[in-house]
Amino acid sequence: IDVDAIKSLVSFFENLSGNFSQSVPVSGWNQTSDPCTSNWTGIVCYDQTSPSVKSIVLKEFNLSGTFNPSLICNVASLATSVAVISLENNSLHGESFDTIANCKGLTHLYLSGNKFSGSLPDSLSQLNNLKKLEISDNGFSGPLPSLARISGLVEFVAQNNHLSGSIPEFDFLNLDTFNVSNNDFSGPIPPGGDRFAATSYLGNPQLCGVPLPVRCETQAHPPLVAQNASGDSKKNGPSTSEILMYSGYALVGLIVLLIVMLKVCKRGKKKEESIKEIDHSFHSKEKDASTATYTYESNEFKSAAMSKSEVFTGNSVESAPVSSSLIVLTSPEVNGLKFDELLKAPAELLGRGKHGSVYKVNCEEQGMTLAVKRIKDWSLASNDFKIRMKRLNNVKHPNVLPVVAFYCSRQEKLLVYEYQPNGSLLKLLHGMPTGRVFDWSSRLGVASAIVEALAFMHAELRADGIAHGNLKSSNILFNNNMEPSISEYGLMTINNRDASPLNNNTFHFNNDPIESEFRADIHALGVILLELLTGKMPMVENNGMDLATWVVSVVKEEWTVEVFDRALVREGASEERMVNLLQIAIKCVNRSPELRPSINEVAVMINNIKEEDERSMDVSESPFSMRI
Ligand SMILES: Nc1ncnc2c1ncn2[C@@H]1O[C@H](COP(=O)(O)OP(=O)(O)OP(=O)(O)O)[C@@H](O)[C@H]1O
Repeated sequence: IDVDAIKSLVSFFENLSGNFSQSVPVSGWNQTSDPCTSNWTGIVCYDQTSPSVKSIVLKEFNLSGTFNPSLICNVASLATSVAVISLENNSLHGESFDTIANCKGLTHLYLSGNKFSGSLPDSLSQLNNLKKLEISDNGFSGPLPSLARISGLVEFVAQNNHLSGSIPEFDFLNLDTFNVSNNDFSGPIPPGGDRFAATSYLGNPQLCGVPLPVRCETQAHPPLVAQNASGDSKKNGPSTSEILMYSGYALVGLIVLLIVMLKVCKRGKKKEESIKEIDHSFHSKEKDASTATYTYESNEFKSAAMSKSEVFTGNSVESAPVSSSLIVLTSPEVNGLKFDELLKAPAELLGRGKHGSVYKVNCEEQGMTLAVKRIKDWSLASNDFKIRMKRLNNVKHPNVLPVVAFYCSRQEKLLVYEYQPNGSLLKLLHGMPTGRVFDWSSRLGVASAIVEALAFMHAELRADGIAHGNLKSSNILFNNNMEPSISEYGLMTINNRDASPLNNNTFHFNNDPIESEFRADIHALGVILLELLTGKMPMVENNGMDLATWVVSVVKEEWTVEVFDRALVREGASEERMVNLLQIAIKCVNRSPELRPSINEVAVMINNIKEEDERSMDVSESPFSMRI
């Protein structure tokens, strides 16, 4: 790191800590060391061989000085490299940070829980790469800049400030998290804002519109004084016309209140009567589960009946013909199963993913346990959806979980799978009951099975341009015999894909979006191989880095053995073969898609390792055995 950048970083820290007026428990942050190679507290660098600062994370350090972004953003090398500034929960102050706009590489800015005041600079809206902006619990005031210009913004939280004016139009469809509650915003909630629950807006007395219970007046209030020709209405009390107008308002208010109460009562009644009920707030509840009044996470023991009503009570179901059949693809057992029979069967939430929720449904009549995924915001039109389902149904591999049936109306799309009783690879690796061992040869067996299956699917579906699109360890499921299969192949179109930082591996390949998707599958496969080798989660605790970046940085430092799961090392798994698998994984997660190996190359390399492994071990041991 160049000397100027180090000097600036040290001044930046001096400002934060009030010129060292308080002692902060940090190491580094002096001009005689290097932030990347000397491990300064809170600094994360991209790559230790050509270092540049990626993140500055100094949250909860009791810092009470000032935040002066110019010391970072006016230094060219830092302005382009710094992606994360995280200073939340200190006592920092500062009024103007216009220069933040020069930090073009910024993706995450966390300033919540400080004592900032003044207005937010307009230049914030020039941070084109910003994904998350958290400024809640401060004293910010004035209007919001037009953040809708930032197309990749997925999170904006600004509750508990004194922000005022109208809420500007946001690209609400793109936002996952949004909260402006407890401010002084006024006027109507902009279109699309009802994607979020009322809790995102409460505490702004002059705000109106859905989802708040306060309706917006369509006409502006007539100026009260002008109503009175003599102009002395204030002194002499209200005139007759004012009294009439006030009574009018009161009457309208009363009627609105009555209508709302009536609706609430009706809704409660209907819910009891039938599970085929409309729940207008369903989508926002699912969207904002953390603030919803009831969620499965917070109420594990909710009855099965409640489960059903939550699964199938979207507006959509009302208009769907309740007795219509599912389109059955593969399993003759589910033939004839009706949509309403699915409704009646006991259901239990298995989990919520980015693209919808999955429920375990017991169909007694068919004697089957199914997993039903209710897809949210599917971007394919119904017809294309059906065509794709039928195409996928023609391509079978024993290690790819088929969709046994699906339901598709304009508003509702359900995918039905056989329930896989042994959970996912994610759970197996990261949620193992103590005492159980997921040993090396089992892991190699899983790797080999999924690579073979993926190679087969890629070969069959390349001409159709259908890659997996959402490969990850939670989509590798185990059946009764602990055989793994890939779930959800081809069901996430490009538009449905996750826009998280983890997916920055999808850089377009030669401007060919379809080839990019196939190459993204290779990256995703590499991450799964890394999970198998390290036992770590894909977005891990490693200094905020994702797994691939962390492994690559550790290996570059020649501490390769450090990356392996301790359980594998303890078991005495061959270091040579683990290193070989690691090298394959690292090739797969190469940031340049064109440098990643093809799926067939990966399959050959992994099979070689597997063959070597089998030669060296007792042949009687089953490759998927789980030792207790
Ligand atoms: N057929 C199945 N049998 C058993 N469990 C399943 C089945 N399908 C999905 N699950 C489990 O249900 C949970 C939710 O699945 P889901 O696919 O919605 O989550 P995800 O993979 O994390 O996210 P997404 O696929 O939406 O990006 C996961 O724990 C998954 O392993």
